[in-house]
Amino acid sequence: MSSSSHPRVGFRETLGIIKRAFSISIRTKGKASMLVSILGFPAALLPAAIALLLRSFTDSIQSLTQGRAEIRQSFMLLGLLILSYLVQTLYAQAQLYFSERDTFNTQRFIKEAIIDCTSHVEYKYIENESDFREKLLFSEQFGGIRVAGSIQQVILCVQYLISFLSISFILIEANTVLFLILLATSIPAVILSIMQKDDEYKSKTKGMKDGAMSVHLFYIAAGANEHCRSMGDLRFNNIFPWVKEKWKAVSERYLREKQTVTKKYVLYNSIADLLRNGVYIAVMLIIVRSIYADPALGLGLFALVYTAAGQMQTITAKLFTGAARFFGDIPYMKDFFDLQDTAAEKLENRPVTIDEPDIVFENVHFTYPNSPEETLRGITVTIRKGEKVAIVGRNGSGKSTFIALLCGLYKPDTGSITIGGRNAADHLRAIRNTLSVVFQNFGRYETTIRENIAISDSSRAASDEAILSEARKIGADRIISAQPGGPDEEVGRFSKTGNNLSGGQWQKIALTRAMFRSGAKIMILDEPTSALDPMAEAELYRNFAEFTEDKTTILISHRLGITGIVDRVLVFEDGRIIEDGSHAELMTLGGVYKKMYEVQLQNYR
Ligand SMILES: Nc1ncnc2c1ncn2[C@@H]1O[C@H](COP(=O)(O)OP(=O)(O)OP(=O)(O)O)[C@@H](O)[C@H]1O
Repeated sequence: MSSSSHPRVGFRETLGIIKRAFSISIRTKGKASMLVSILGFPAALLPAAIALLLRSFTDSIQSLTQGRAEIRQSFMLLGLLILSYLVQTLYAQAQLYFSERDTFNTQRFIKEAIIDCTSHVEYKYIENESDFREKLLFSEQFGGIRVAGSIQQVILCVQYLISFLSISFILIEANTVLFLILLATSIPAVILSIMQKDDEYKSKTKGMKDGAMSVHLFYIAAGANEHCRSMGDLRFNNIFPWVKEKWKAVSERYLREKQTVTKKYVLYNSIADLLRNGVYIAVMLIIVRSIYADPALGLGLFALVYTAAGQMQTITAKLFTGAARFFGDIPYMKDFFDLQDTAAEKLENRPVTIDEPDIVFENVHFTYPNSPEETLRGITVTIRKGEKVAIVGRNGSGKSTFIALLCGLYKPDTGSITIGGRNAADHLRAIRNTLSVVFQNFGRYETTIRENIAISDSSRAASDEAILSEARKIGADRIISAQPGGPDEEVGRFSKTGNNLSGGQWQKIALTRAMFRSGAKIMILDEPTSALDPMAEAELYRNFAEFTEDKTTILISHRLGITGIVDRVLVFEDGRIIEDGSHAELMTLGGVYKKMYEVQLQNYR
């Protein structure tokens, strides 16, 4: 993936990128749109035809005034001219209509490609890989559009080429020297356009991080997406001015970088335009002089050169800038494909069933990508089938990291993790089928309560009874029955009635969702009571056995009340397990756990 410097893409790689882009682009473009584009090839001859018709029409009018021609011929030519203009206009409208449809398809393709990428890539890219999210945004804004539009860009270039050749032919016939002058004076504009594309890419990639940061800060300030939850924080801690200032500073820096290129090329392009217009006027003067010297050339020649020279300048610019744009787009396309090629998780096709899900960590060391220090420093532990284990420890001691490795989100640097004798890294699908997890940052889905719960297991019928029997175990049934629509009540910010749940209610729904997964034999709960009130927490503890059934259960909690009802407590410190035993054993041991427990007890008293 390219970053701030302009990547040099080799010839073979360029061909590969073009081939890939075309195949996507053809799929993105609908059949009707493709037909319209192909009709553009004959339509590309219209500018030349119009120039020729104009010449004949002007000549016929001139002859008419001199009494040398019939009026019928002039009418016929006028009719043909009107028809040509009509076809040209209709074609332009059809192109506009289909280009809107293409834009919609393109947007859909890009968004799908990004979703596929984020759902398949190795998890480390999502959380840790530097710039990954910025690159996603960059590709969404620039790369995808170029990939999806690549075939259209080439079709346009071929159309311009047809127009260019036909107009050139007419002009050479009329006056070769004038043609050469027109062609030569188009060259500066072409060179400028190639340079501009190159500079634009450099400036855009250089500003990629600022661009992403500016969107991020704006979303925070505007309360978009999940940021709506921190609006209170923003207001009461007076954070709005800070976010606004930061957003302004970053977006101004981003804009300044972009404007440097724009300013430079506005100046250059104005000079190139002045040159082109000067030459155009000179060409017209030359042709007027020739007709004045030799009236037999006819006024039609003036009409022809007037039209064709203008067309020639426009089409030459379009042709060469179009071609320059296509080749200038290759680095953007490469970035898009690099993203699509980011290493994906390796999921087995036929996951085995894990019957005896003993969990074994053997001397596991782990360092987060780009982190200078190890987070887990030699974890060795066995959790037997059906055991209920609580993990406790200070903030940052490695508890969630332990869970992330157990879930196969990361691979250990050294050591091994097995579940039911299967290596976690090689059996991701089997392990995911075996686990049911409630993460600290659980999802809140904008749909009905029923779907929020049943989404975790499509193989299970989402009947009222199935939903309620799981919900009952942690008291979520009361949330459901309090809704006007029962389980079919839509919840969330976007729901019809704006009926949103509280943080604790959402947490209960997330817990019910985890229980709804029928095949899961291991349940992992990361801070499952963080948003629950004391009564709800006590209810969960009371129903713990029913709630977790015979499933192996691993539970992270800072509230040590839970440790009394589990079989075993693991105490983490600085990436190691420093104490391991039942609540009673650890209290007798008199170590870190006892200290933590007593501090908490004292606070309650
Ligand atoms: N995605 C990440 N990339 C880099 N470092 C990380 C990442 N996640 C956590 N860390 C670091 O790893 C260490 C352990 O974090 P972890 O989240 O496992 O701790 P924890 O015990 O669960 O903490 P808490 O009780 O606060 O939830 C911390 O120092 C943290 O900064």
